Amino acid sequence: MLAGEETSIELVKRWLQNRADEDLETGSSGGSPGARAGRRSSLALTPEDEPLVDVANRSPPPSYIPSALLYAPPEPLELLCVFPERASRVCAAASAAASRVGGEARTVRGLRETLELLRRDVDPRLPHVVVIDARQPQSLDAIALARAIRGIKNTQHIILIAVVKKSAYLKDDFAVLPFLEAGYNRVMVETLGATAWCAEMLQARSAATAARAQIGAVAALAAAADRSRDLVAVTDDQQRILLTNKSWCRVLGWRVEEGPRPFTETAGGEALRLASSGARDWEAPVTLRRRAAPDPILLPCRGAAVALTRSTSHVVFVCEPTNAMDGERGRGSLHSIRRGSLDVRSVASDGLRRTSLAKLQGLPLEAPITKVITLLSAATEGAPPSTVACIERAVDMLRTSELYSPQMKDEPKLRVEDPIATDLIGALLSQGPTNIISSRRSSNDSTVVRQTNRTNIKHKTSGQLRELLDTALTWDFEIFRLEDMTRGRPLTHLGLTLMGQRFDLCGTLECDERTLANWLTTIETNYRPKNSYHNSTHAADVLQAVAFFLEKERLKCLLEPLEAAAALVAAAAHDVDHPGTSSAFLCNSLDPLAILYNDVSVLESHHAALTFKLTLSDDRVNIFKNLDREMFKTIRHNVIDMILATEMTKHYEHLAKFVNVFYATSGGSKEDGLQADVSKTDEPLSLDTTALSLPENLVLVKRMMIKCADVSNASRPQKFAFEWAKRIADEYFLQTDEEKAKDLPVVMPMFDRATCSIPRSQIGFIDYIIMDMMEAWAAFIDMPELVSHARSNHQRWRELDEAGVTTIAEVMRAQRQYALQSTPSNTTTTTQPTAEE
Ligand SMILES: Nc1ncnc2c1ncn2[C@@H]1O[C@@H]2COP(=O)(O)O[C@H]2[C@H]1O
Repeated sequence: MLAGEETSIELVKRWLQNRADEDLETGSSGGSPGARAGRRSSLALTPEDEPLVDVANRSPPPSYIPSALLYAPPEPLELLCVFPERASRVCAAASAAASRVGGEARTVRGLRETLELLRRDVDPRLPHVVVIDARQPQSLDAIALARAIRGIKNTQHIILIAVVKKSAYLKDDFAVLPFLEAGYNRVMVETLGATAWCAEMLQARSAATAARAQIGAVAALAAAADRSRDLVAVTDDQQRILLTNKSWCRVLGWRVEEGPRPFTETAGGEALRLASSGARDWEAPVTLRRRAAPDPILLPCRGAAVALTRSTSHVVFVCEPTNAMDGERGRGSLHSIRRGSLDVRSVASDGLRRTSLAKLQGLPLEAPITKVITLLSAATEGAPPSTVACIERAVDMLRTSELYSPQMKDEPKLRVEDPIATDLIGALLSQGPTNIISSRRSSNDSTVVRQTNRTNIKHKTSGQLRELLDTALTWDFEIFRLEDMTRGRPLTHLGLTLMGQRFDLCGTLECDERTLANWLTTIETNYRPKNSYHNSTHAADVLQAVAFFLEKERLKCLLEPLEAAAALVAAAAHDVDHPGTSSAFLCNSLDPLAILYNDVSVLESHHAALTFKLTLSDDRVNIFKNLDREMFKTIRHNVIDMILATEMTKHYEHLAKFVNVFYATSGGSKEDGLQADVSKTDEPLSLDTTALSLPENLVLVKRMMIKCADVSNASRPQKFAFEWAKRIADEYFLQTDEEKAKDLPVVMPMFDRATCSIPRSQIGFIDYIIMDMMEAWAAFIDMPELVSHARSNHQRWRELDEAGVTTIAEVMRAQRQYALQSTPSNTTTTTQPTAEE
């Protein structure tokens, strides 16, 4: 233990002390009667000398469910009959009985139809009762159908009734058990009797209501547990875990969907001993093992046994996390929002939370890097000189503040052999002014907010445009066709389709569609159409990529709707008002933006700031206006973080953090470093899924998502990748022209339209920026085409390079010929998107 660090045992003791003090001060009746009876006033306790809290089994509290919780709103009976025979009279009798008791009946004929109907998103009118014809196994396998129904989420409350043949039912060997085991609640003998069916429907309706009430109550309690900062676990009487809440999963590195497992695998200590001794209600420490960390943690735990009859059915464990664990969550994470609109740290909970400023001074504040350096330095003791030298070098590197700044490993080689790639990558990765700054200023006034004409915002689309937008979630989406068809307003149209319709942003942000349309138009108007690359088509392209990524299972499981909304907003606005020149150019020309942002993250800061300036400037545009303060704070934090993550000078920092957290290579530790990890194609990356359960790692995922979307052009099918390459080169050339004209330092001297080789610049871009990143991201979201497109584009650029092609015009010409050659003569040629010479 490091000096000044508070042990878990001390924390437990302090927690107990606090609770005891509180009770003394307030005469509080908090805690169970049993626990209060067992709590001691003297707390000079250690685990060694005596149990921390003795058993409180003297007057077991009754386990009861408040009757108000068992409420289910009355609903008219919804009956579903599954009868293969269309004109079944039994089915007609059941349906008639349903209407006689004030309900409605629908009939389907088979398994597929039934299952389709039961999926909530297809039909929100879930039936309360399903009557299934089990008389003709050759037409309908009633047992399989019941199992399939029970396999669908949220169907536990549906009452399933099997109708069987009278002759079969009366046989001696008729077995009810297989029906019950498959999920049926009742088995009924075929009948046409109206009275019998009415009685059955009334009983079924009451059973369905009771089931709905009970399951609703359980779901409400599970939701409450999920929103608690305490770690909650529920076991059965055999100490098998039945339920764990989100905090439990987060802290211990579990997946939410993990099935029953012995509690003792994870937990130990006094709390468990008390639980297994039959205690009803107790407070005692528990030790919990975390997946990602070797050392167990010791936490204060409150427990209770639940027994509706004489025997215990469930045991509840509620463990209180320490303040240090709160710190691990990171401030302002979306997770704090999921707990309601309160900051985690301010949620009222007794015990350790009462940290005052004075106490802060006594807290063991130490950066992890300091601990690492201390550990490494300790390792030098007695080590051979060569090891000492290595460690000292490592410590020297760790002491710098530039841990993630890229240092090209084979820079000299690159510089000699490929000056264009060196130019491009160097310019992308370096921050601030390039050279001695000229005193001239740019005449650009980049902070002008262009107002939009907010009439005519209806999202009316022509047939062709509609058809095109229907393909908005494909990786070969025709973005340039959209640009043409919308006359340079692709962002608004695509935004309404993806953000509005596909991702229901209006629902998540509680704004109306008009506000979203106004917002998109405003943002789009503030992109500069004169830029060949950084215009609203690029914004739409990045939005499309983010939406595509969000559809991947991995992200669907990880991100909440508010996080998805933040990502889409950030994507749409991430380059708003881009001047078409780089941050370095702005710094060199002493542009007002560079002055405003002190040469640091100039463009990205501007994009993020302007996004909020535009959004908040007018209620008709403000898509966030209905969010409460905490939600707004959170989405703002997320949007800003993602926009800032698009800054290329931080490229390797974001990539390295992502790879270090989520991947281990089979042949080495994660700490080997990024280049060593991801560039070795023969050493497969293995995803470390435990890291996914830690919410603080989510931010790395979100940054990586927008980064990959931002440069996804190189991982698109060839015709798109080439058009984007042409556009960015055009923009670079214009910057060089301007730098020369204004006698400014030239940021990328090789990007001169007369001499630059486009294929070489793209080869360098793919080699140094794209490949590693796309490999890591593609494996993460399971999207191999990101890598395959990048590889085949790389291959084609090499062919062009080897053929001596350099300028944009030559590239376009070669590509047209290539398209003609690879198209069979009797079919129509696919033209390049909007490529002009
Ligand atoms: N195909 C490409 N070739 C060269 N550079 C690119 C390409 N695509 C994106 N970039 C650069 O990568 C940068 C990512 O951030 P920006 O959009 O600000 O600016 C982008 C360009 O400077």
